[in-house]
Amino acid sequence: MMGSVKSALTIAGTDPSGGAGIQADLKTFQERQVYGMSVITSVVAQNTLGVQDVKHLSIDFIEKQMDAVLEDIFPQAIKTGMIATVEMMQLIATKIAKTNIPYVIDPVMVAKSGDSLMEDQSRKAIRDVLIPLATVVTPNVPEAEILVGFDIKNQQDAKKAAKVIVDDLGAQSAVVKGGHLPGEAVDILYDGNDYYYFKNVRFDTKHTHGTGCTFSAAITAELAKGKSIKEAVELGKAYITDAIKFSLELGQGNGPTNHWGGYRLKGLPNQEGEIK
Ligand SMILES: Nc1ncnc2c1ncn2[C@@H]1O[C@H](COP(=O)(O)OP(=O)(O)OP(=O)(O)O)[C@@H](O)[C@H]1O
Ligand SMILES: Cc1ncc(CO)c(N)n1
Repeated sequence: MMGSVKSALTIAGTDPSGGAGIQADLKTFQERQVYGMSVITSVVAQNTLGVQDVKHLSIDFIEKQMDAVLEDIFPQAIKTGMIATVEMMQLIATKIAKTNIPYVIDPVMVAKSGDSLMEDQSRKAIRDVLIPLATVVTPNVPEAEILVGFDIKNQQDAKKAAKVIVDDLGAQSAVVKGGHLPGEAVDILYDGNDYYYFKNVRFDTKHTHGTGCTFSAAITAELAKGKSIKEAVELGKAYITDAIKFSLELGQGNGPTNHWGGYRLKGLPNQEGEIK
């Protein structure tokens, strides 16, 4: 007997180089022993160096993909990443509002390379249309600044931003990630009652392509398994920390995060790819 297989759905854009977006989400779901499914919003020509071009799928086709998944294999949790247009947000909000499962929003606005992944008018729409539906929102500092409308220079500001996202914008909880603040990598979770600090050393690496996607996908997988918000963020933070520690020097820019289950336990592969 298989027991109860848990599944999770990601609704996001693609990364053909495999480090961010849908590809990162599916790899992460698999690593966390959750069956992964995906709905593509935009096809993005990108790699470790940056974004070369973007093609949005039609609203009608995004709806067909969502119906195909939701009418057949119903997931235990959903996450959204890159949603470029207001119309896409409205469609996705309508569908998600009909579900009763944890929903994680990674409010993707700009890629690490600085390329925009969202139309300007969508910044307001994500706040008004999607965030009130969220179980967890996982902004980085620049995204949180746009959502709350003030500068975030330190942990005190990040804490305030998390509170605004919950109390004023209507999310159930928010994790403001500290990847862009100086010092240790500290993420601050607020769940409407308490604040929790998830702290780790900062690795001195440029290979951080897809960190945000991977982190929010790990949280989604844990929520699909029935973990609490606090436990899911705690496990997500441990997972992303390892995935940055073992990130790969692939490509000519910012290499991708990487986990590979037992990698940490078994050691690094040799030149033939064997793990000894
Ligand atoms: N150099 C680092 N060392 C350790 N942890 C890091 C480092 N950079 C980021 N993190 C952690 O990785 C997670 C993702 O944070 P980050 O702020 O980088 O996301 P992001 O900017 O949304 O990523 P991206 O847009 O590239 O997908 C957070 O838990 C953050 O604390
Ligand atoms: C499709 C996609 N989503 C998110 C990010 C954030 O890094 C990216 N680079 N590409």
